[in-house]
Amino acid sequence: MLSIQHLTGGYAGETILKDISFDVHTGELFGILGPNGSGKTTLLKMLSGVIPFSDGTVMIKNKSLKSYTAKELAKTIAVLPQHSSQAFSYTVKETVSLGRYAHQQGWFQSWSTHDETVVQQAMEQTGVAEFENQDIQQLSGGERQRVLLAQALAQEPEILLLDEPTNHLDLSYQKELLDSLKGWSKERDLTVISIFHDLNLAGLYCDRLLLLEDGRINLNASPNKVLREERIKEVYRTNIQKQPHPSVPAPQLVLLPEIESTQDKLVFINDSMLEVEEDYLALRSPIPLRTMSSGVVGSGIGWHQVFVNRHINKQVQYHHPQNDMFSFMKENGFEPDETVGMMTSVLIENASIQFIKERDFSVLIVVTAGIENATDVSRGSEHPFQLSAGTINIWVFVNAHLTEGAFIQSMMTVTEAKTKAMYDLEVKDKKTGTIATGTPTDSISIAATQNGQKLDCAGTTTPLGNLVGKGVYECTVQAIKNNRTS
Ligand SMILES: Nc1ncnc2c1ncn2[C@@H]1O[C@H](COP(=O)(O)OP(=O)(O)OP(=O)(O)O)[C@@H](O)[C@H]1O
Repeated sequence: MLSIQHLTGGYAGETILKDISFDVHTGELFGILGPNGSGKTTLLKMLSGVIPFSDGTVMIKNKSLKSYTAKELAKTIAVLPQHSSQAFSYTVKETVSLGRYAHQQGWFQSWSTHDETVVQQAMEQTGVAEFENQDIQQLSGGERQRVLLAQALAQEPEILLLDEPTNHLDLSYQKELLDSLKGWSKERDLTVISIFHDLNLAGLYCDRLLLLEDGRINLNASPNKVLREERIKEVYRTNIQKQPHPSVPAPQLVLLPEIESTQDKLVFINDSMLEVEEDYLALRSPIPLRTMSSGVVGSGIGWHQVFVNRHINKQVQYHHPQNDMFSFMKENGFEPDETVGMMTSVLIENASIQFIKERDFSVLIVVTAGIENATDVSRGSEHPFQLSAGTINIWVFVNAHLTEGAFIQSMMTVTEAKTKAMYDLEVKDKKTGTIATGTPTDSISIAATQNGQKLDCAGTTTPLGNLVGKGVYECTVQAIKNNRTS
């Protein structure tokens, strides 16, 4: 659809764009990225014929941009500029109707039913039909942006050029606009070329990204290749981190603020912070902790500040443990969004607790162990699938900075230590008569302050693995004994 070769040019003798070459295919959603002043708007203006270029070629549908008449170009390309101020007072509908200019025929231009339909459709697609008779000057920035998008759509273009289209839009309109652009590009073969400052939105929606740096192409490739942590750090000269999007395979880049709180650095999680009540054991951390857990509530990877192990009556059947846990937490003032919540039929007084210090870091371990449903993992299929009380819950708090790998290894070390405790105490699977390795509803939470010593592994022979392995083993043995004798 577009072929740009060796494009070079700028303003009044100053060359801004240098030797830019790329192609954009029909129906593609093509994003242009780059730091402030890298030449994004200049490129868009050259593609739409607003400013001339000194060298190179721009071919649109195999025809040179320079040989298009203004009207021909307006039927092919519509532009939504970055800053658009309108000096005249027009209604919304009048403004959108201006988009039909290039389609009008003859000296005495006539307004056809097709023109009317296209204008109505464009207003509906952009959600501005409801204020079609209002003066555009009286609209908010976001509403005006949508009116101008409607005007661009009313042109019925084959190519849509957008300069930061989501600039004035709130979250829901950002999503709606980008969903629509994606839809139009796929269903109607509309070719969309858009400048983005929000790299995450660009990564989520674009088929391809062109990264500009000082007027040159740094890279023209798929979002996954362009949005690499090192490349973006270098081009934007800032500290960011790349992480996966939670539900789609798109990269997400997050800013890493430089502000460090010295107060946060003084936080050490220890056993004096535990609240031991008859119906729950809780720990409220003064700062959010990085957490990996398999609790009834707050499972997965996140940041949590409250940890609750709730005692439940084993006679009661909990058909919806999660809903029940939410109600319990609300009643007791634990905010579900901030909490890792577990359940146990074990009496809270039978919990086993250890605080262990190494030279540069420390861990707090808390275990409750109900073993009525003890199961041999290799013979799980001989058991019916049901969730019932009788669970080993293990909390490990680490006063150190763990990598994601260290969190996963901590999970493995905890599981092995728990299994070793079952083995040494000869806890049997009642159904199979073999030694059990755990229960079907065991939960683990690893939570770290992310301050101080950086620990990137937690395998069994590492310093962290040593503390976690021994501590979890001893606490599990003790918790099982406490529970057996009570
Ligand atoms: N009308 C103009 N006359 C002279 N120089 C200009 C003009 N417009 C832009 N420039 C210069 O061209 C360079 C590129 O500007 P451009 O607006 O294309 O960057 P951009 O990547 O779109 O930046 P931003 O992210 O800030 O919108 C800048 O150094 C800018 O100062």
